[in-house]
Amino acid sequence: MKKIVIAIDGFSSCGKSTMAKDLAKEIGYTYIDTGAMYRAVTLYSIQQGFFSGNRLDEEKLRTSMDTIRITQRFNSETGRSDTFLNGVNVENEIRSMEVAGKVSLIAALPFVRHAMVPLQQKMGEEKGVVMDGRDIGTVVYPDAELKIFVTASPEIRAQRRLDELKAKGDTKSTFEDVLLNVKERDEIDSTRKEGPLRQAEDALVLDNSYMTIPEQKLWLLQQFHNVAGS
Ligand SMILES: Nc1ncnc2c1ncn2[C@@H]1O[C@H](COP(=O)(O)OP(=O)(O)O)[C@@H](O)[C@H]1O
Ligand SMILES: Nc1ccn([C@@H]2O[C@H](COP(=O)(O)OP(=O)(O)O)[C@@H](O)[C@H]2O)c(=O)n1
Repeated sequence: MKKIVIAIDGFSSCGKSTMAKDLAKEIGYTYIDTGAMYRAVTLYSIQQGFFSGNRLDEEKLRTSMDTIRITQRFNSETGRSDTFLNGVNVENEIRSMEVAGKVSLIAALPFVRHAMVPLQQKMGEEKGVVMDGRDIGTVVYPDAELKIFVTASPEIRAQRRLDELKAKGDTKSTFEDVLLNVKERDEIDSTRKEGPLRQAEDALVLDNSYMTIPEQKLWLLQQFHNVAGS
């Protein structure tokens, strides 16, 4: 069967990576988490002291871009890909609320996107990839054979993300904190000039507000077979 590129874009915390990972596993494709790359650049900026509060010293980041190496490696114990920043596994740290609170500022910088997009294009050059993010179907792979745009209500998304944070041991974050972050990121991601979050004209829209994880997995698998054949 001919391999294709599957682009999954949409709002924050709606289940993109869950469905992308499930599909990749089912069909033997590689899953690529582009959000993790922007999160890793954000973590690097925090570690290097480029932030003072929410103010970033852009020049310091710009001149350091060449020293940031981001890789994703499959972890057979968890069955997921882990993200490495300059050789160090940062999978847990990049999911923190501190990173979530700053990542959209970093991802809006054109020089950051100009560094990440070619890497993402290279990762998918052999096809056989499921890639999730904000601009995959519009900028990274405008010719992707299957494009999905996922959405759900902000409250449902915030609750899903809060449950995940709690399960990982975060006892501090509240529903209000997470809801505010989800809404703020959607606003920054949708209104930036470079690679804004928007639905590609040829994307299929999925509102999974009232869908279970197995239901959305089945729906996506059906869309894949419709395009790639059985
Ligand atoms: N249909 C669903 N119903 C309930 N929870 C879901 C659903 N899809 C995903 N989740 C959960 O929501 C959280 C956010 O999902 P995730 O895939 O990380 O979203 P995104 O990649 O869009 O940010 C995860 O904890 C995931 O297990
Ligand atoms: N292709 C992408 C992927 C993520 N991002 C940015 O990275 C942030 C984190 O992405 P993510 O996919 O990990 O976010 P969640 O939806 O998982 O919370 C987003 O809020 C965007 O600011 C982006 O700009 N472009």
